[in-house]
Amino acid sequence: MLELKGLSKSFGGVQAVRDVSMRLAAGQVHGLIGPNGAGKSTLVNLISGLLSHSAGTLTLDGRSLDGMSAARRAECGIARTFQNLRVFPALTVEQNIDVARYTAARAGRGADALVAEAMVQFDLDSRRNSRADALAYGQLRRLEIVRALALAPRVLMLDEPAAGMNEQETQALGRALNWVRGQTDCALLVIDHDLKFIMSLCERITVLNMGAVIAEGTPREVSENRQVIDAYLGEGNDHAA
Ligand SMILES: Nc1ncnc2c1ncn2[C@@H]1O[C@H](COP(=O)(O)OP(=O)(O)OP(=O)(O)O)[C@@H](O)[C@H]1O
Repeated sequence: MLELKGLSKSFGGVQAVRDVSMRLAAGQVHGLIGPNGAGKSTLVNLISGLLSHSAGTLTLDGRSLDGMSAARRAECGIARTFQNLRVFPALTVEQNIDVARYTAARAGRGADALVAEAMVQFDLDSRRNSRADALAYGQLRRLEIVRALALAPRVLMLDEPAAGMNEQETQALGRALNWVRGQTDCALLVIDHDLKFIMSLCERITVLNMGAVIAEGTPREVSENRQVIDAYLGEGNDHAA
């Protein structure tokens, strides 16, 4: 459904994304991993339209997204969360979610039933009237995900959703994301450095290094790939097997 062909992006002399081709399929959870500076967040910014690519093409269900603004892509159902949280601090949980509801409604879509249940699954139900700036860090991360779900997304990209979470919170997040997988047919793209989390959640994984794809496959295939071990996993990594 979402297809990237030969996508590239340079910042001055730094080629952050090089000739990346990949497909995100409906109903599939796809992991994106790689060392710091590999180009993961830049790729998400290119897909969501915060950055424009310097070469390549991007299509959603065969329709070109090239040159389309980030706002228009959101209306088309491309949703994302940010590595550095971007909620509206002075708005309540419910009001933050309403912002996305409004965008979805403008595009003739809605996800009210999904969001109502997501509030429970992501353990935010009791905080719906709290201002975002009163929430704990893990709750803010979960709010970003529920807000993205309110877009009724076709593609949902999560940039380091488990960052800063303890193991218990990470496990709860994994369960909630598995619930999302069962409820929607959106394509999920998940970036994270917690390999245990990624390997257990994702059906397919793409590995970036220095802006380029060095491997793509099942968690087992990528964890056994020599180039991936050399560039990222290292020998004796607990999550490699
Ligand atoms: N706005 C920008 N201007 C200049 N260089 C940038 C910009 N954004 C990213 N870069 C560079 O592009 C490269 C890829 O960065 P990016 O943030 O996409 O990597 P990443 O894989 O998400 O890293 P991390 O795991 O640390 O978040 C890096 O060399 C980074 O310094």
